[in-house]
Amino acid sequence: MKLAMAWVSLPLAVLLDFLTLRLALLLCPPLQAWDPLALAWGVALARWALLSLSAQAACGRGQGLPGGLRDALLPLAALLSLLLPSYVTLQALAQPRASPSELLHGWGRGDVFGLTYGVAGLVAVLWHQLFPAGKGDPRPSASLGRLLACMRPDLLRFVAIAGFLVLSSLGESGGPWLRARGGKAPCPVPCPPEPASPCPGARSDRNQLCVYTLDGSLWNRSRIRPPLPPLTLPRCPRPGDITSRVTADTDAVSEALSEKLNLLMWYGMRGVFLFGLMVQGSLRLALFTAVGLPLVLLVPKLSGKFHQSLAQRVQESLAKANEVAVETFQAMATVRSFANEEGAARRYGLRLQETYRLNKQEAAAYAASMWTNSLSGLALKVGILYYGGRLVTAGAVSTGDLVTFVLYEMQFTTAMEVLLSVYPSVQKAVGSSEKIFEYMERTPQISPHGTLAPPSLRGHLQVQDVWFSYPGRDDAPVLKGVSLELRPGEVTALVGPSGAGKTSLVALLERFYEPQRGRLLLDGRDLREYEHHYLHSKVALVSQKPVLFARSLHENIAYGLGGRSRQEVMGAARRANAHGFIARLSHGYDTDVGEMGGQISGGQRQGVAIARALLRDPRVLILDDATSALDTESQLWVEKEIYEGARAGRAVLLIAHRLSAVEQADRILVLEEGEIREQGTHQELLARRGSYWRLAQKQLNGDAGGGSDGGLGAGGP
Ligand SMILES: Nc1ncnc2c1ncn2[C@@H]1O[C@H](COP(=O)(O)OP(=O)(O)OP(=O)(O)O)[C@@H](O)[C@H]1O
Repeated sequence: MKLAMAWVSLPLAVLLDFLTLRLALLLCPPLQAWDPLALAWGVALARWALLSLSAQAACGRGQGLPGGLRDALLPLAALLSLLLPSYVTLQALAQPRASPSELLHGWGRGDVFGLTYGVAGLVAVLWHQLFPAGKGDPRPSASLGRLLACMRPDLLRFVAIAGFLVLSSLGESGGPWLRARGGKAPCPVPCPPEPASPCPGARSDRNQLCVYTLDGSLWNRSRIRPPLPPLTLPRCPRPGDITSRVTADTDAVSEALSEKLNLLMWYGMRGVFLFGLMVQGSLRLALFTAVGLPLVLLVPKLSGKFHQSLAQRVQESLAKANEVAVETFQAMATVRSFANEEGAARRYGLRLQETYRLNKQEAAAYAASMWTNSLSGLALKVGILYYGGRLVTAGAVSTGDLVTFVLYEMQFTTAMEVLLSVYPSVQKAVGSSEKIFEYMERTPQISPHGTLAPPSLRGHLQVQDVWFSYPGRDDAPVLKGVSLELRPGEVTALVGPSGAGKTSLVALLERFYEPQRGRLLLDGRDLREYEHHYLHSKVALVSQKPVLFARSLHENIAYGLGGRSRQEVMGAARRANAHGFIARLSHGYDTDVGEMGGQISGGQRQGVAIARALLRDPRVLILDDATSALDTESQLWVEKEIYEGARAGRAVLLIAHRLSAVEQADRILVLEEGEIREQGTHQELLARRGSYWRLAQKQLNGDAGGGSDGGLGAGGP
């Protein structure tokens, strides 16, 4: 109903507007004594008031009106009312002899009225297309302005460049002006554009400064390098996607803008000056050019839209192809062991074919976009020549003024052409930047804003009635009301079959995820309150599959701790029983471990990872099946270290499949299907003959849930 009212009130307002105009025309003869210009402006203000009120009323009622239309109504009201008197005033100024009443003559005619509305509507559509409203735009600020904002640190330099541009444009634009007055022009013919290269040889001295400044340092891709992904692991973009954004997309944006931005700035500035001179030469012709210009700009905007969306799809498809390549190279050994090289290549080939298909479409769209750009520019040129010729014939413009105007207009059109040819590239950059900004604007689900960093920490960890399910799997809780406690000075063991939820619990303790219910407390304070770096220096994790980085062993052990001395690193390695193998390497601690630590064995990787955790001297140490690949000697050594650390006041959570590794723990918790089923010491649990006992039985029979040796110590059943 409201919507219908709005749609009715709009035509009503148009009708009223027409009647106002007719009334003004009727009143013209009785008001002969009035200055026609004053009359025109008076009528215009009355129309403005009427249309604005109607627009307000329509917006107020019609919540259902399209957002773009609602935003456009008020500016349209101003445009419709002020367009004609402005034009008439300009004409009166340009031709003082013409009678304003003559100029006003056609006002109330139905066709002129309709034309005015048509042109105003077209301008509104153009405006909406060229400068879409920011508010309510669901896209993450995909605009050139947003990209330019990245250059804020270089604002001063930017201002200096703008100053040089002004001077340079002034100098260049003075040519025809000098020629028209018999002076010597610096350039005998209007200089052709240089869209291909920003600095092709000697003729480009004028903008070399800009090129240097923009290419060299002002546009620095590091400004838009996406940050590392927030710790919302499952919803993170996939690695291939991130890689594509960090490399391909930022490169595309950087290259397009560093190459094209200086052209945009140079020709933009030049266009402004030339247009000013054109207005000075012939207002009518300049207005004609101004009317034709939005049409010329709209065509590339519309054709560029399609091209932009295709460019985005190409980037996405490239990211998918990247993902396959990265995944395959990372798991090369697995691919080889299953002799699936052809399969992997085929998969990559399919993805690349998709990219190629989109690339071809993009190339066609680019060509179409360039073609339409050129055609629209040409149409404007022909129109101006035709209209200029008619004005000369009618004697409205002198031949000298026309010559000057045409010279300016040719340069102006050239500048516009260059701008239009550069526009698709900038659009492509904006398309790529959309993806980057979308990624950068992701808000981490795990708040990193804790500030608590007490000077001393006991390391008392409590898990209270925690419920957790992975994002997107709300109906399958992995932890169901888990409660446990890690006390300083104690080793708490957590055992259970595969998939019971042990690693998921560790992920919560490390704050990779937030539980849906329940609390995680460290020394009585919520984990969320702790400062990120502090928390991870006090709570150290050695995970099931420790990841090493492609750098030296020293750097891997001291990872995240800044400069640590060789002595400290060696001390930690000794405690993890890793020093022996490291010392035997020809480069010792300086040995590079290769990508993902691939150049050392699995057991050695675990040793290094344990050393890395021990170097932090954490108050809480979490070992998630972290010794499974160690040899027996190393295992015993590390176990000794773990228990010694606990006796010294550390809280230890020991997760293991091999029950022999947890026999000595102060407390053993059995986790099954996300619930703590039993807890007690090894002896107590065996005596209870429950879940733990069954696990032990399975291991004895060699049917361990992921365990390897299944050994039970002296206390076994
Ligand atoms: N990132 C994830 N997204 C969704 N579900 C997951 C994810 N990681 C684990 N799961 C699921 O959560 C459940 C518990 O997995 P979890 O890794 O915690 O088990 P676990 O007890 O550590 O097993 P294991 O002893 O084999 O390491 C499993 O059913 C698993 O499929």
